[in-house]
Amino acid sequence: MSSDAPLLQISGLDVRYGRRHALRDVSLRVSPGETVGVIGETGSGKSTLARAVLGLVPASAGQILVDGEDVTRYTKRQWRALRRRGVIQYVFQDPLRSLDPELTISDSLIEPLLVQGVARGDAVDRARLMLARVQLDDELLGRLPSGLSGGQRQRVAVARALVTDPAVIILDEPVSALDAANRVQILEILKDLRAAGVALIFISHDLGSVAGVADRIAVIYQGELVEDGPTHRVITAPEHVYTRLLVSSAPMLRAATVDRAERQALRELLHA
Ligand SMILES: Nc1ncnc2c1ncn2[C@@H]1O[C@H](COP(=O)(O)OP(=O)(O)OP(=O)(O)O)[C@@H](O)[C@H]1O
Repeated sequence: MSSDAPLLQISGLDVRYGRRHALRDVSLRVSPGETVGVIGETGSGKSTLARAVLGLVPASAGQILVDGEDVTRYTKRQWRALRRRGVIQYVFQDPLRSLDPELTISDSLIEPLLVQGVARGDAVDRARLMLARVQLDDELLGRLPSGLSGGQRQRVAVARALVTDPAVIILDEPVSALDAANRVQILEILKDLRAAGVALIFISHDLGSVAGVADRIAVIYQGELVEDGPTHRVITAPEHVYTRLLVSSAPMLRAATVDRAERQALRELLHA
């Protein structure tokens, strides 16, 4: 396939939990090397989108293509095989969900490579390389996740996502649980990854965190994708009323003072 073909193409995706419609007709494409920020308030369906793309919840309608392969109707076994190939990786908000608490950092990092048949010595070399890439000392390799700080754990989770050289990494609120210093460090690492050509889907409720990293921003509101455009355009000329409210609530982004009256007017429009 040509190099500008999308790595991830979601078309008309619907996801239901029983009778609850969590996502409705969502379409999104991510090209090689692109960072797409997915923004939305709590309960809007952001994590459901991540779960659907990782095969953790089934699509009730629509289509998901990963690197040109239609994975929409994959069986559990096919998903396992796809994950094993390491094409698509993930980092969750809580690093303890991305890391096995009983595995040392070294084992966590080399496990995906051993599964792929990489020789142990080569896997350990690569694990050290990835740890350096997230600015961690390799003296941490022998520790368990419980022996690391929250910020260090999240960097290990990013390193683990990187070891298989994935085409796409989905990051679901990767900095929300971190303090300001660790948040900045992770965001800097994500910028480096983007510069290295890894496609990233960066899910967050915080427009400010995403705006500095993403090439494009997609906005989900009540299970629907209501806006999708280049970051600069979305911030300077938001089209949907919910995006306008988000932007006006983040005054640092537009270097303007908060206009309370405008925010109130937008809220009224949104809930009208
Ligand atoms: N396993 C589930 N069973 C039933 N409903 C669910 C389940 N998981 C999520 N939901 C519902 O689906 C909707 C979307 O949830 P989702 O977790 O995708 O939102 P979110 O935008 O990621 O929220 P948050 O930012 O709080 O994580 C919510 O109304 C939620 O209550």
